[in-house]
Amino acid sequence: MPQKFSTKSVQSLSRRNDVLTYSPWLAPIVWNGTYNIDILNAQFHLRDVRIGLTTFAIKKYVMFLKDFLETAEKFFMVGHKVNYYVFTDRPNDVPNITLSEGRRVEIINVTGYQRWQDVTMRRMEMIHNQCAERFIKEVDYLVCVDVDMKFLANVGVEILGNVFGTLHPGFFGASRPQFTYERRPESVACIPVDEGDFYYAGGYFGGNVEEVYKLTNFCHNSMLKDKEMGIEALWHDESYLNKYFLYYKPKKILSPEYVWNDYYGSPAAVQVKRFIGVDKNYAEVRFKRR
Ligand SMILES: CC(=O)N[C@H]1[C@@H](OP(=O)(O)OP(=O)(O)OC[C@H]2O[C@@H](n3ccc(=O)[nH]c3=O)[C@H](O)[C@@H]2O)O[C@H](CO)[C@H](O)[C@@H]1O
Ligand SMILES: [Mn+2]
Repeated sequence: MPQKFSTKSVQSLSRRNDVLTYSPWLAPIVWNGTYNIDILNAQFHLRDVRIGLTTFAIKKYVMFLKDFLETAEKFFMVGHKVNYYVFTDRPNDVPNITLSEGRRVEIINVTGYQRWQDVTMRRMEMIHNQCAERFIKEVDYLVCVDVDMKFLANVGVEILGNVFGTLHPGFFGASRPQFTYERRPESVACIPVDEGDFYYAGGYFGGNVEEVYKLTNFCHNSMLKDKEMGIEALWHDESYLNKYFLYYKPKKILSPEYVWNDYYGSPAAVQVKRFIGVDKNYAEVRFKRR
């Protein structure tokens, strides 16, 4: 039997009236103050889950790993079992970080594509391949994120679910015509102006392994179809992800607390910045050689 534990009663939970907390298809939108982490932790501990955090550090992006991993140790799924999957072409540059018990870094050697657009898009293919190869045997859930980021506050099991996407920090208050979906009808990623629910960030999605397998398969194949036709979606993998979520709606949606960038300031709705973009010099990290 599980250990008895006491928590605040559900009636004492504060409500959020300033933001949308459910999508029209009844997927919860995870904002600070809408959940009780003690209840959730107890439930996930009962199932003894292991969570995979995938990230890519190709070429110069290895420079982001140290902060990324060190802050993840402080804030990501604290108290749970975690596998960090670092996809890289520079395994020798992966820093050695002291990890808490039950957590490990797994390096996955991959080749780095020359164009940064291919690096970001091909993540879908590589994650897809590893789902069948090892993720299905090693973890219950996957969280797939950018590496040029660091954790500033707790990110826990409240994010986990069948399949989830994250509201892009630049568009959570925007309306449909403002979303930067791919609009050209020739592209598989095209979303017509009268469709679309939210604008999701390319740098933060996940779910159970089976669902991530399906999602990454769709995004990768759509990219290949477009490539054959000589077209590349406006925002690369992010455009294909948005198309996927139009038809296969996420079961849980994370607020932009989970993928913030200070470029967008500090709106009142974002009470906690949990995972935030690190300033980077685009020309420096994307184009220059070592
Ligand atoms: C926070 C967020 O939603 N970011 C998305 C946004 O761009 P970003 O401008 O944040 O893209 P980015 O430069 O961070 O590239 C995405 C990721 O690809 C990896 N990488 C990229 C280049 C490279 O040389 N080496 C390398 O490892 C790395 O993990 C990086 O974090 O739009 C991109 C598509 O245009 C992706 O959808 C990103 O996920
Ligand atoms: Mn990024």
